[in-house]
Amino acid sequence: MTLALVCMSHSPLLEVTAPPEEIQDDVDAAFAVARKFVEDFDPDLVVSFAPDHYNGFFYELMPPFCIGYEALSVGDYGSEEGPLNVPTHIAKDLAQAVIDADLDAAISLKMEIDHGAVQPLEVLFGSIAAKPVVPIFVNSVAPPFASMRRVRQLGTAVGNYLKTLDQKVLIIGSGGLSHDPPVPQIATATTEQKAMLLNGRHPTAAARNARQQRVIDTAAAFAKGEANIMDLNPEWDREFLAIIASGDLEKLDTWTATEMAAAAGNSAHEVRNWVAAYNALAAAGDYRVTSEYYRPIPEFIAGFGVTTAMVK
Ligand SMILES: O=C(O)CCC(=O)/C=C/C=C(\O)C(=O)O
Ligand SMILES: [Fe+2]
Repeated sequence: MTLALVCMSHSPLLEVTAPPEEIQDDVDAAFAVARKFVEDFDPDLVVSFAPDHYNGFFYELMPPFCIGYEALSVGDYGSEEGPLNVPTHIAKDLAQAVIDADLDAAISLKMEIDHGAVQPLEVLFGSIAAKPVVPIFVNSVAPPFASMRRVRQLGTAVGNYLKTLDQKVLIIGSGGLSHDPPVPQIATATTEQKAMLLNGRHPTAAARNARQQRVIDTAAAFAKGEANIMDLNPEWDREFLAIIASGDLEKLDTWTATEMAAAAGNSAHEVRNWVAAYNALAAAGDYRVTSEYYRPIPEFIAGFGVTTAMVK
């Protein structure tokens, strides 16, 4: 067993807009560092913690966690569409191990995933089917959310299972950091949005374009300081990154969903994927963060972070 980790922000704007060249170059350089780390590690298997943005999971039935035995990317925001290469026997064993650890994760024999899960695979491997991947959904946009303690325990249970494999496993955590993109909230949704949040699976091309255009327009306005969404919170982001780097992950147990949203936006809950991923790595021993990139990027509506880590 050897474990390594990459956690990174994703953004719906990443593949459909062109930010100023200096910003794009900066992000590309951070991605290149992560890609080199992964190339050097040369994983046999990838386990990915990622959110969904009402493409695969809806309020009709919203689990806090779900392990995919098979998975299909819907191809939103210019991301690659199609099946992942999921080693189903490992996904099943992992699900059993997680349930045996008293973490009641759902499973899916056909998990639909979106840019949140797909972008790290594209950035790190060039394509979604390049490596065997077990996808784990962590609900990060649809309240109520699992507690941070529970997310930590999920990560630990996954890591304890991965330790038993005779394979090099790359753990990915996708999302965060502070950001408040215009994802509809069930509490304030219009009738049309409510129908989408309930079960908006497989929208028409026109409906998908309208959803996406709204986010693209908001990002353009946000970059000019004109959007009606919460500001990024670099201070919150840096505090989160410092705790992650310290290894004192239980400290995050006290972070409540209400406080997180108030300080860092409704999509700050995506850091749950980082918390699960880092705890999975920590199950193998004390770790060190080997690279860290952070920059608040309004053009991507993201406190944008990329980190790599390995066991000491
Ligand atoms: O389609 C919608 O209305 C949802 C918008 C959406 O998908 C936004 C996604 C935002 C992120 O992935 C993010 O900033 O992390
Ligand atoms: Fe997201």
